[in-house]
Amino acid sequence: MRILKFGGTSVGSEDAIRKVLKLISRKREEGRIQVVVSAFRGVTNTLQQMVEEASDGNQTYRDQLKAIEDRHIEIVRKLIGVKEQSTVLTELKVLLNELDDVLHGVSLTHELTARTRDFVLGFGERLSAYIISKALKSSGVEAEYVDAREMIVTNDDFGNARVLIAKTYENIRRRLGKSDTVGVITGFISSTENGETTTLGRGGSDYTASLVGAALNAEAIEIWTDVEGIMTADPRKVGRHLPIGSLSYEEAMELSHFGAEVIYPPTIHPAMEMAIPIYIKNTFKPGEKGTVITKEAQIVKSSVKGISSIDNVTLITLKGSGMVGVSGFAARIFTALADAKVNIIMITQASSEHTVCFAVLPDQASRAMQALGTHFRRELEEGVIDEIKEEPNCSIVAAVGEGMKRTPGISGRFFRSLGRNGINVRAIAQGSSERNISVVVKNNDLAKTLNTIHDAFFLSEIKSVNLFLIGIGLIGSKLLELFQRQADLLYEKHNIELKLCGIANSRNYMIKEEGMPFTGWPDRLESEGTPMSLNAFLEEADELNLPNSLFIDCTASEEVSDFYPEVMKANFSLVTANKKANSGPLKRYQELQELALEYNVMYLYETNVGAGLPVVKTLKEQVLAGDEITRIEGVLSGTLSYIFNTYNGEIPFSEVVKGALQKGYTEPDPREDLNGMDVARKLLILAREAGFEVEMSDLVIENLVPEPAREADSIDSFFEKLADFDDDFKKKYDEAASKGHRLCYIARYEKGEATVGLEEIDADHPFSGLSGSDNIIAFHTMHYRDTPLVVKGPGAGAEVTAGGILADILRISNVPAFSNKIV
Ligand SMILES: NC(=O)C1=CN([C@@H]2O[C@H](COP(=O)(O)OP(=O)(O)OC[C@H]3O[C@@H](n4cnc5c(N)ncnc54)[C@H](O)[C@@H]3O)[C@@H](O)[C@H]2O)C=CC1
Ligand SMILES: N[C@@H](CC=O)C(=O)O
Ligand code: NA
Repeated sequence: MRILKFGGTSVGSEDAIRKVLKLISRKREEGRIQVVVSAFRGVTNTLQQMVEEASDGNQTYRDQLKAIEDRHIEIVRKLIGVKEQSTVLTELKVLLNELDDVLHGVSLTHELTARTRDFVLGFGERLSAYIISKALKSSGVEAEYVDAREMIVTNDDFGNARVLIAKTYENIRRRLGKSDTVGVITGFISSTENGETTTLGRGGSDYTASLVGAALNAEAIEIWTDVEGIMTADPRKVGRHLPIGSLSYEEAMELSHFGAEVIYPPTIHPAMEMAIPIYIKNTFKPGEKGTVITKEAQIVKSSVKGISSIDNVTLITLKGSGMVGVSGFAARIFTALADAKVNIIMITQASSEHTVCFAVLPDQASRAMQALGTHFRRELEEGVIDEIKEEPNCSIVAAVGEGMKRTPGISGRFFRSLGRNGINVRAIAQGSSERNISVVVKNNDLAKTLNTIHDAFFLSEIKSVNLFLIGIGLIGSKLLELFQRQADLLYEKHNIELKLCGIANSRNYMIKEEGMPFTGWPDRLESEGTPMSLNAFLEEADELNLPNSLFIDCTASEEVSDFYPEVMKANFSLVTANKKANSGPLKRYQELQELALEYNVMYLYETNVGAGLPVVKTLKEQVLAGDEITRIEGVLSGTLSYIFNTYNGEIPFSEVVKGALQKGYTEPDPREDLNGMDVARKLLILAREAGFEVEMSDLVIENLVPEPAREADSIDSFFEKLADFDDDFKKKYDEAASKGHRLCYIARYEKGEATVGLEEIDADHPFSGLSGSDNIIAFHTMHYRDTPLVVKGPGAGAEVTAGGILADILRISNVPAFSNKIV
């Protein structure tokens, strides 16, 4: 025997009902079944409104009654054979007249008791079960209408009656135990021992199915609805929710306690007692697996099965040193609240016993405050309790899963993800069952918290990385191209969704929560953007409150790099190609490192030195691994490397510099390369990363820009002026060449001495074999004493730089390089 229950959406329209009829008929062929149905979609709500209107003496309920009548008649006409129609319509009319009479009575007396309300609300199921039983018959399935009021007996707590289990089971067994016929049972309704209609609470049809299943010791209870089972999170709040394959009874109860509209909570008990599995299935996609709720929890890899929330609670905190070590305090708090009929949803106490904190529903908060104020008046006066504080507009978010108790590190993952995303946790509780961890956060952090925790535990599923890009010149545009090229692969292979949520250049910016295409820039900014302001850009990005948000700086602007502290303080991780921040005052460099730690954000800048080459990363790893850097030496400029690798005294020197610009090696202003500043910045950054406290003023820098070209007011005029010195550069070149030497712009740091400048090197020098835009960086360290650790390769150009930036982004997004699994 299987029990099938169909909710309102499954019986919402002619089409849906046809699907239900087919499903029932197929299931019947497989074995004995009983069916429980809800009212047609929306009918119970309408009945509720009608009875309220009638009790106000408002006659509009009549129009609604007519609409209900028409809807049911239409379905009868469509689903029931012509021959049987008239009997069915007559019976329908009898029912509707009965309803009309009651409503008329209510409208005359203006009196609406809970008893009458239950009676009126019960008509929805009586109508639907009757019609469906006849439609089944009409389609050839042996079926009968079964009024649950004949079987389910309750106390007289109208509106939310308590079932008298023993008697109910006996009735169900007597009525249906031996039946071969498909009973179409009215969900939701029941009756008192005196035969008065009661209801089992909204969602009560699930409960009806479970009661029938338990009484008949069914092999399964199937709840057919319009979703593919229970989801890992509320689909309205978490876009990337997924169906949960299986849950234990306890997990399902825990999830529904925390507000998940999983299944009507009382449903679980009868099924659990008899160990009957409950299946949640989609009527419209019967082939989908759905969710099964059983005795044994299937442990999933993530250990967490689902995430749920109670969206609006008030947090009440009692604080006071006088509570420490005093027994019975908690008991007094609970008694005071119980007397005031306050329901405590969650409670935590610091182990110092200094504070007790609990969450209640907002409409019970003032009652709770009053009760505690009165009860503890003396303690408050005597200072035993310092204060009783209430904090409205909070939410509780809970992660639930049986496997949590066997898996260490779950709470670490939980809180790390919150910390990373700058979510402030107001209170924490872990159920002693270890089946759930709950936190209280402010309401405006709710969606972010749900998404963050969801991502942290269902990482094998899609994770969005929300990008805010500033600067779309040479490098920024290349990066966008790379996003476009890699997005599908990252999505398919690594479950990473790159989402461009913000974009800006020096003129305009745009922010869009749902993300924007990677192409069409900067034109789109020109036509649709808002005039750029860093403050506004950050403020709007921050308002979106998205998890996994990161800023990317592809400008060369100091104004932007000076803004990093604000970015980090708003909990954005930061990836930058811009060297200005790390090569500014040492204090700023240190401040940024500290802020990143304090705000739990990642700050990555691999492309600051050697573009995409793994220079910064290598150095950081050496230092972390306990190595000591003794000397740094290298060719750190792609531009200068290219120039001196290419220049052979034939093509004018200024033309070679132009070539470097055209190839995308230079800074936006190539003088920054030629004057040694770009190299100096890189050396400074490396020295700082190696642990040395160095300022730019400590460096000796050789400037290759001839004096008259330094102040040129445009790049064009700089090139014109530079051309005047082509001969001077040729002379330098020839002089070196005559000795079999070549020119090379070298950076060196050793024992506090830092120099960058042009040198003549001979053919044996390790730097003499460079070509193109090659950089070479040699780290002489305690571990690499005899031969240095060397990183070498093209160190400038849009492609390699964009690649380096994307690698940093992926590092922040936790994409490991050598696994297609996400850890
Ligand atoms: N070319 C290369 O091989 C490498 C370049 N880099 C760095 O990449 C960065 C970008 O270089 P390019 O793309 O060549 O520069 P670019 O001049 O082509 O583009 C700069 C972009 O930043 C925007 N911008 C400038 N100031 C801004 C402000 N205050 N607010 C908002 N946007 C602003 C501009 O509108 C433009 O979109 C530089 O810091 C450079 O040092 C780093 C490694 C290698
Ligand atoms: N202009 C720079 C680009 C990389 O940082 C260079 O030439 O190396
Ligand atoms: Na690099």
